[in-house]
Amino acid sequence: MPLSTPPAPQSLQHAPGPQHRRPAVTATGLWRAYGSGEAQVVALRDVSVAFAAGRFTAIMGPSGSGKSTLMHCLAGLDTTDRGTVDIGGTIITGMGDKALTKLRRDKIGFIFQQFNLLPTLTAEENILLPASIAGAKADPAWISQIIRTLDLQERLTHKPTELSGGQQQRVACARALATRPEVIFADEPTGNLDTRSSGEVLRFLRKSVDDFGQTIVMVTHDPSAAAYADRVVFLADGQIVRDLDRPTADAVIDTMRGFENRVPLAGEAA
Ligand SMILES: Nc1ncnc2c1ncn2[C@@H]1O[C@H](COP(=O)(O)OP(=O)(O)OP(=O)(O)O)[C@@H](O)[C@H]1O
Repeated sequence: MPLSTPPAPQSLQHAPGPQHRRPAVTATGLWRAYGSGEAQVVALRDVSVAFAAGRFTAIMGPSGSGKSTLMHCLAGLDTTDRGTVDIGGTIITGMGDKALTKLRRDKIGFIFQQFNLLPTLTAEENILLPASIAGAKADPAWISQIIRTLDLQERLTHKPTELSGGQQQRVACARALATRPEVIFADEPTGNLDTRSSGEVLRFLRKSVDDFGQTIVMVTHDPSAAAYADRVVFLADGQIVRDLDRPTADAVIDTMRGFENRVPLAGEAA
């Protein structure tokens, strides 16, 4: 987790716009349990949530509340026990491995806490890799625009080990955006970055929503990072317990404090 993340500048906060945008991703009645019998852990309990196209949503919640499980189920990286996930009009739950791999390649961009760049490839090759695997020709004007926006022009021939953490994550952002995916899932994208690099990455994610219409769903522990989003969905004990529009870092902190003091409801795991 970064020491702190700079506050979202006023001009970069929150995409304006209607609440009735079409959903890019919809989860309906998701259940996911791990293990069985006494040792069973129910990670998701009947989660239904939609993520509107062209919006930036953060997912927050205490450790173990089900954030990663939800993101993995939404992205087709984990299976669900019950319920459906729809990405851009395609129901992905129940798809075979081959179809899922293709769908992830064509419709989803990923940004991970550990960057996950291929060490033997240059920054530019890493950025172009998803398009080339998909057998598509990346649009050169679009790629140049992303590279300029991320200020990576001077770094394109560098391998990941020759780049700072912040530069590596900017390359990962460019890679995620290169194919203009239906949705980008970002899992703690600033978790390994210092304050300055965190701000650069979050401002870019915000800009990609505002200027390029990108849809982003980001798991984070950091209230300052969540304040860059248009909306924060809070999980506790595998359920969505709050949904905050136009979040400020203070409102996010207050909401999180509420969960820490929350008394479990009857029948809920403590
Ligand atoms: N593969 C697994 N096998 C068994 N239990 C699991 C597995 N993955 C997750 N869990 C359990 O499911 C629950 C939800 O885990 P999950 O990783 O989704 O939470 P999280 O909110 O992302 O936590 P953190 O903030 O600590 O990363 C936890 O109790 C966790 O121990």
